[in-house]
Amino acid sequence: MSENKRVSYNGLTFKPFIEASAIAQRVDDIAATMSSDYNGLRPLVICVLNGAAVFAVDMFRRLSIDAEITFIRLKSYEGTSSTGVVKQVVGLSEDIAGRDIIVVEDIIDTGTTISRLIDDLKAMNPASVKVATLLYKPEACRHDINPEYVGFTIPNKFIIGYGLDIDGLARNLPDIWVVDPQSCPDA
Ligand SMILES: O=P(O)(O)OC[C@H]1O[C@H](OP(=O)(O)OP(=O)(O)O)[C@H](O)[C@@H]1O
Ligand code: HPA
Repeated sequence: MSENKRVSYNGLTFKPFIEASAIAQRVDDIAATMSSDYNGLRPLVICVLNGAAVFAVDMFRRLSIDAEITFIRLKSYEGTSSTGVVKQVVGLSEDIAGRDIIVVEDIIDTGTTISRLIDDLKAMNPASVKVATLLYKPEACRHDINPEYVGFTIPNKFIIGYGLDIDGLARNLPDIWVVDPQSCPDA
C-alpha cells in the first residue's frame, strides 16, 4: 500500500496505518495462542457486533480446537466519539454459567463498552472471562482493563477499516487507516 494513498469519509481524510498482511499475521498468532490456551475447554467466543465481526470471524476460522461462537450487539459511538452510554441492541441467548468465555472486540478505546460487558457477563457465573481485542488504545482507556489477547497497541487516534467504521462506512476496507491530522487536528 502506498504511503501517499488517502481515503475520505464524512469530510475526514485517512492515511494508511496497518496493512492487511500485518493484520492477518497477528490474527494467526492470536488464534494459535488461543488454541493452545483453550485446548479441551470448548470455549464460547462472544463477538461484539458490529465492529468485531470481521476480526472475530477471521480469528475463529483459524482456531484449531473445538469452540463455539455467538454474537451480541452493543453500541456507544456516534461519529468519532463515544457517547459514554453503552446500548445493548441485541443480547445474549446462551446460558454461560460454567463456560469459558472469550469476548472478542475490534477495539478497546475508552474501555467503557468492554468494562460494562465484563461486569454483565461475570454476573452470569461463567467459569472464566478473557478478552481478545485486535486494537487497544491504552492512552484513551479510562477503565481498569487488561485484555489477554491484543493484536496491536496503538496511539489515541481515530482509525477505520477491517470492521471499524465512521458512521457505518469503511468497515469493508481490508487495511486499517488512521485519521490524517492535517484534515482534522482533534480526531
Ligand atoms: O472502548 P470504547 O470507547 O467503549 O470503544 C470501543 C467500542 O466502540 C466500537 O463500537 P461502536 O459503539 O462504535 O459500535 P459498532 O461496533 O457497531 O461500530 C467498538 O466496536 C467497541 O465495541
Ligand atoms: O478509533 C475508532 N475507530 C472506529 N470506531 C471506534 N470505536 C472506538 N474507537 C474507534
